[in-house]
Amino acid sequence: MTSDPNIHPTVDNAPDGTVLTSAPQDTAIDRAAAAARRVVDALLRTDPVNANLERVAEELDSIAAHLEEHAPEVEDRLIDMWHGEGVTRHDPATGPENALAPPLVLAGRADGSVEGVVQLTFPYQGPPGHVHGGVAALLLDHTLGVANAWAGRSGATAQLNVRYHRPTPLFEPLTICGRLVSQEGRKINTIGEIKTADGTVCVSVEALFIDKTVPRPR
Ligand SMILES: CCCCC/C=C\C/C=C\C/C=C\C/C=C\CCCC(=O)SCCNC(=O)CCNC(=O)[C@H](O)C(C)(C)COP(=O)(O)OP(=O)(O)OC[C@H]1O[C@@H](n2cnc3c(N)ncnc32)[C@H](O)[C@@H]1OP(=O)(O)O
Repeated sequence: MTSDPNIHPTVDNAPDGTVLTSAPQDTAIDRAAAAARRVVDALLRTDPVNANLERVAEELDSIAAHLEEHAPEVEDRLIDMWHGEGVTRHDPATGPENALAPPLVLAGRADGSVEGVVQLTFPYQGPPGHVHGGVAALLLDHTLGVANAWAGRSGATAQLNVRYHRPTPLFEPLTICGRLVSQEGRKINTIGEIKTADGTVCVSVEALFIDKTVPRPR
């Protein structure tokens, strides 16, 4: 992000390679979310017979209870979440504070596109050894939203047309990219792709966004 939180980085005011999402930091919340991510992954990897899962369940229950005890009312938490850099810290695609997010880190390119590389594991599985189609759509929808912001626009997804060309592999670096291609009034057309390291396109999307100001909770 740019140093001034009031200026949203766009291709016109920020350099090639500007990171547009919140890369994980060495803070307790980011480290806790990263640990939770590892737990979700490890629960799917572990041998369910040999691991001492009774104890694991007890310990995880106790951690969840502790976090819940310290949770403010939802309305208050929402205001806090959407404050300042909060916009990019909680979403399920790039949010470092969200254990469901891989998290994908996206950077803006001088050609107007945004791009990030991510490697997905068992929690994101659909077909055996491959990425769930809904997860691919989620990551692309969000990437396109960030591409719109990099182009100086924003909007709600009105249509997301997803084409699955071939199964998207788990455990391999995937490049996810997007770019705004045209706009007419409030209508914004944005495209994106997921590719493997050798350039093979696994998923492509074409989306229509409608510019609409969604007020932040306050
Ligand atoms: C989303 C805000 C996020 C906040 C971002 C803040 C800062 C940016 C910073 C960083 C960026 C970071 C993250 C952003 C990343 C990802 C974003 C994810 C986006 C989402 O995940 S978002 C959730 C899923 N999304 C919805 O939950 C939408 C539900 N829906 C609605 O809220 C309305 O439905 C809406 C708003 C779509 C339209 O409603 P509306 O009342 O404003 O507009 P209206 O209906 O008048 O249409 C005006 C003209 O668009 C045409 N039109 C409308 N809809 C169409 C459609 N579906 N197909 C074809 N044409 C359509 C009409 O035909 C008319 O065309 P014409 O003018 O030619 O007659």
